[in-house]
Amino acid sequence: MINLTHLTKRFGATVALDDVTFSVAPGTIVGFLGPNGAGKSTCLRSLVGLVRPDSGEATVNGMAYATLADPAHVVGALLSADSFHPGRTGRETLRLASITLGLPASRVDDALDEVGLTAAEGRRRVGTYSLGMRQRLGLAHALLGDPAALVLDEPANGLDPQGQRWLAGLLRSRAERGCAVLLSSHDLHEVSRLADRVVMVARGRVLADEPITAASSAELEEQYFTLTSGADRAA
Ligand SMILES: Nc1ncnc2c1ncn2[C@@H]1O[C@H](COP(=O)(O)OP(=O)(O)OP(=O)(O)O)[C@@H](O)[C@H]1O
Repeated sequence: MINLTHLTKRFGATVALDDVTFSVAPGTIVGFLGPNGAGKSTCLRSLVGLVRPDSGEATVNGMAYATLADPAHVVGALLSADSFHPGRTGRETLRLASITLGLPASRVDDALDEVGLTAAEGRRRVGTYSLGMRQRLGLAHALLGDPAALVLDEPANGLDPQGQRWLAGLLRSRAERGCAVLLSSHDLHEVSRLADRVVMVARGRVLADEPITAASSAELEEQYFTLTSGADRAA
């Protein structure tokens, strides 16, 4: 279970998060929508200890990231596909992470397999990867510990339509196995197709938190523009 409770964060004069509260139950996919600078990444980063909130809490399974004894089994994150060293191969990248996280080497092949990177692709340097391949590697990294929760910042970015369909299947199967999935996106159609719930934010505040039904899916775009109108880009 992912919980954000009265989360507030300022960067100097900028209020990035203003009393944000919502949760992601096990077995559900929540789409996190909002204009540029709305505070989505700050929320996601607070869940993996990269942002320290001024007040409030960001927890997974009731614990703040820094207090988790075995974080890789609790939460996996994809925050940027560009964070891997370009000179290492995909396989080396995952192997290093698996050692750091105390995971068996076999998880590397499992994770590469799950994200559809072949053995030959795993032997290539990350610097030669396409954006879609880097996204897949980032997902493999997030999945290494077979975590109870996934926190994904625009995971479909750079994936072609086949890749997007594949990602939807992967996240759905993870959710069916009980994973709580929180993913930010700028693609309203992707979120309406993929998510069980949607949380909309603008200027650091939650504007909507509701289930996606067949009816609400058709109206998502209109609702988004209505709710976020006036909340001009803050970034
Ligand atoms: N480290 C930082 N230092 C200063 N300001 C920051 C920092 N991180 C985020 N901000 C500011 O906090 C606000 C929220 O940013 P955030 O990246 O969380 O938004 P976002 O919804 O993820 O945007 P995008 O859709 O463009 O990725 C923005 O005004 C941003 O400029």
